[in-house]
Amino acid sequence: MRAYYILAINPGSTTTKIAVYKDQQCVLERALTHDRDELDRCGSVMGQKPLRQQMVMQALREAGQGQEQEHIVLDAVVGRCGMVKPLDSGTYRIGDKMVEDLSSGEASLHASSLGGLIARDIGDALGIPAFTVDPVVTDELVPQAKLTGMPGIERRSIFHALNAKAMARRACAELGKSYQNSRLIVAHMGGGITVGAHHYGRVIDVNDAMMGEGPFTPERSGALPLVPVIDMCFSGQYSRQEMVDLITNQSGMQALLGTNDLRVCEKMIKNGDSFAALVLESMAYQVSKQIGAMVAVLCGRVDGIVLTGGMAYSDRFTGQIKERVDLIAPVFVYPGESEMLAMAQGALAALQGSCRILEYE
Ligand SMILES: Nc1ncnc2c1ncn2[C@@H]1O[C@H](COP(=O)(O)OP(=O)(O)O)[C@@H](O)[C@H]1O
Ligand SMILES: CCCC(=O)OP(=O)(O)O
Repeated sequence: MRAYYILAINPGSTTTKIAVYKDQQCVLERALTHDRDELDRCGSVMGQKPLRQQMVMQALREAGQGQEQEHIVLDAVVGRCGMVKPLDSGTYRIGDKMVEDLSSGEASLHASSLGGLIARDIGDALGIPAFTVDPVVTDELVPQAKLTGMPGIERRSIFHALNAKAMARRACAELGKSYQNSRLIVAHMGGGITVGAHHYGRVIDVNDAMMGEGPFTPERSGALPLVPVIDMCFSGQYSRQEMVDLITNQSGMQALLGTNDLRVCEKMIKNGDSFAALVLESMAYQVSKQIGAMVAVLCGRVDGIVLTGGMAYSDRFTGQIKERVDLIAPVFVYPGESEMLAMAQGALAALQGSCRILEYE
């Protein structure tokens, strides 16, 4: 069987990661880091598209790839997909309707929306298909998890579906069980933090990464007491957009310590900053508490707990979480993410015809 070359693009809140795969083998990988000031100067998430796209093309050119490539001819491009309508897990073609929804309204809340848009632009320029896999809006919540006490407001599933499911499968392989037959809790701890209950292959509850739920993160507020937030909204000091920006990318560690980088926070702690130590402990405490909530979702029967995402590189941070939760079930620490490989595998299956390519309506 011939080999396929696939470009994967993954814009996160603090990085844009790219990789080229020959089938499932990674032949190029780059993590392009953005600091908050650089992103803020773009004005909005959609305003970041030229910057991130240029950086992707530059990195590909430098690696001897891109449109001028001589040795590698790409067969497909796959992008992490952002905030479109709730979808089943799977591989989707990035069609016109998806581009329209990725370019408008709520999609602009999170950088992952740019993954689909940049992938489609590059796919069109090269005349190859553009796909996306397990979008952040993958929705498998049970009805009990969706209902709130406020008619008209429903909880939603917005989370690190791609990496959480990939890492859950990795833990299952270690446990010698199938994903479809396991009960796991997966905490992805990156720019955003989501903690989900994986019940027999479906994520039946998870904190929404964007809408003010769960732990605070390197740059998000997480859950807040409502009435003080209402007071801020009506104070006349903030527009709606400013309030949304505040809770989605200018709170958390960024607001408390002036950095969204856990490595900087750890240096501050080493230099004797006791407030930085409290911030890190509090974030670990809140992640642990969210894991506790998911234990109840799984009726107390948990095969394993997975800690993953960029912050799982920190032994100090994962150590503090383990202290609180390792009595519940074995803890697996998988630093970083498998999003690139998971995307490439989804696109490869589509190219080989071994999975159904889903269309976004
Ligand atoms: N080696 C490391 N040690 C400690 N923290 C790290 C390390 N690498 C990344 N991080 C932290 O992880 C967070 C970003 O996670 P990541 O999953 O890469 O982000 P994104 O959500 O943008 O994909 C940042 O706070 C970053 O400082
Ligand atoms: C939109 C949900 C996923 C998320 O929060 O991603 P980051 O951690 O990359 O911001």
